[in-house]
Amino acid sequence: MLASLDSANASQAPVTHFAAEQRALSIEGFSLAYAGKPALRELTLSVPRHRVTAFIGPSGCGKSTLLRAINRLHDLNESVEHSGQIELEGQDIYAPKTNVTELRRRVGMVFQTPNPFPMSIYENVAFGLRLQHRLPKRQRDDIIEWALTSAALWDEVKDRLHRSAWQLSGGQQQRLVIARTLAVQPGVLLLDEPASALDPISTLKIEELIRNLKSQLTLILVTHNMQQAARVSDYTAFMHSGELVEYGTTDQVFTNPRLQRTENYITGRMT
Ligand SMILES: Nc1ncnc2c1ncn2[C@@H]1O[C@H](COP(=O)(O)OP(=O)(O)OP(=O)(O)O)[C@@H](O)[C@H]1O
Repeated sequence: MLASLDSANASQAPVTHFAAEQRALSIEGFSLAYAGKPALRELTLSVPRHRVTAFIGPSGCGKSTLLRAINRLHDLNESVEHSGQIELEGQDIYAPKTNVTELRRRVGMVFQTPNPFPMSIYENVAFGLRLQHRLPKRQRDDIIEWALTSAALWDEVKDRLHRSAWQLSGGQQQRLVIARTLAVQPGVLLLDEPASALDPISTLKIEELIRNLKSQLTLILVTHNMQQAARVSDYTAFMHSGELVEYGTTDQVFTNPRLQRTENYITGRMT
């Protein structure tokens, strides 16, 4: 059990940390500014392993900025300054000795718009694998089948693996991108509004996939869709103006929010 948050009660101060052995990610006093303008302010929370944690909050509150910070995607932006710590499995991801390529293998990221590469379905999934190892074809094929199966796409594409990925529907392309990410066996998957460009049926497939994937890895989902957060996540963090306002089990945050600001947001009175 994830006792620390599960047992949090409404009269206590919000609990934002899990026991050390339960944490995949630990964020400690993390702040980030673009050209001196703060986007994240002293965030402190931890994210439990093998659970889905949703980051919700109004547009501009810093959700995507936080995901990008976890993957060090701000590294090339010279206007960005940050302080505080983000630890992945106990290791500071901003430590000088961190291998950023290896970090991005361990922390996969999927964006709002599906972005398959202009190559075949097979080559899309093989892409990261080829960068990493020279695997015998048989072994590579097995991993590709496993990744496509894990992304709930294998049955739909197994007879056309060498066709262009761009021939797939938007929902299939997004599952292909997830398969491509899974192929290199990350421990954490960051999903930045992964279904917001998709039709309702494709959205439900992505949601089912997210629920199923937590047996394999830790997931963080950014979404504007409150029903989606309620349907798929175990924990929910509500952010506003770069701050963490409330964090708890999804059930608690949605049915018994501690703070009026959270309630206003989840009931649509604050956008
Ligand atoms: N590359 C950038 N350069 C400068 N400012 C940025 C940059 N990216 C984001 N910001 C600013 O940082 C703040 C947080 O933006 P961010 O995109 O993280 O919010 P968000 O919660 O993900 O929003 P949305 O839900 O609309 O995607 C906003 O004020 C935004 O304008």
